[in-house]
Amino acid sequence: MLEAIDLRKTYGDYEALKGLNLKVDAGEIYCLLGANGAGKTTTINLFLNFIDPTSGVAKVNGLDTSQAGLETKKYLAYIPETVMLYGGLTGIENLDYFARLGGHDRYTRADYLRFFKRVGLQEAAINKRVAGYSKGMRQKVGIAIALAKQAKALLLDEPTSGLDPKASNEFSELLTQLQSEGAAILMATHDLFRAKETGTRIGIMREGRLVREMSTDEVSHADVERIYLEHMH
Ligand SMILES: Nc1ncnc2c1ncn2[C@@H]1O[C@H](COP(=O)(O)OP(=O)(O)OP(=O)(O)O)[C@@H](O)[C@H]1O
Repeated sequence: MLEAIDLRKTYGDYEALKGLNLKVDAGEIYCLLGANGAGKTTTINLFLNFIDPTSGVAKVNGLDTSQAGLETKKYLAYIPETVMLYGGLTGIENLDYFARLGGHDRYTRADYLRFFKRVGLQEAAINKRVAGYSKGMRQKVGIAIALAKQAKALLLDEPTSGLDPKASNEFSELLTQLQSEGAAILMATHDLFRAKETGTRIGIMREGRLVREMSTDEVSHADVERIYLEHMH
C-alpha cells in the first residue's frame, strides 16, 4: 500500500534522505524510529506529496505521489503530533468538513456519531468547539476523520507525543483496530515501548538511511532499546 523506492531528498547541498526503500502492506503498523533529523518527517511528507522527491518514487496504492498527488490523498489520512482542526467549529462540524473534503458527502449525523463512538470521544464534547479540546481529543477526531475517509493508509508523525499514558494507550488501541481492518499504517515515533507494543515492524533510520528493520514479534522491549542505541553510536 505504501512503498518507497530509492527515495532521495536533498535540500541544497544537504541530503535529508539518501535512497530509502520501504514497504508497508495492508494490515501492517510500521514504526519508523530514529534520532532528530534522521529523515522520518521527510519520508512522511513525501508520501503525502507535501514535497517532491529529488529522485526515486513514493507510491501509495501503486500510484506515484508526485504524479498523482490528488488521487493518492484520497487513500491517505495524516495525523501529526497535533491534528490541525478548525478551532471555531465543533467536533462534528470538523468531521463533516474533512469527510466532504475527502469526497464523502453522504454521511448523516448518525454516521458521524457512530465514528465518534468508535474512537471514544465523549458525546458531550462532540457539539463543543474544538478550540477547547485536549490533545488526546484532537487525536481522536483525527482517527474519526480517517474512519470517515475510509483511509487505506495512515501516515502518523509522532502522534502520541505529549499524550498522557492512558490517552496514548487508547490511541494505540485504535490503530490496532484500523490495522485489523486492513489499513496500512506508517508511524514516525520516538516511543520505543509503543513501537514494540503496537507495531508489527520497526525500521530504524539514521542520517537519511534505513539502517535496520525488524519484526516486533522477533524482539523483546529490551532488544528494541539495545538495537536502537547500537545504531545511534
Ligand atoms: N525545508 C527544509 N530545508 C532544509 N533542510 C530541511 C528541511 N526540512 C528538513 N530539513 C532537514 O532534513 C533533515 C531531516 O529532517 P526530518 O524532519 O525528516 O527529520 P526527523 O527524523 O523527522 O526528525 P525529528 O525526530 O526531529 O522529527 C534534518 O536535518 C532537517 O534539518
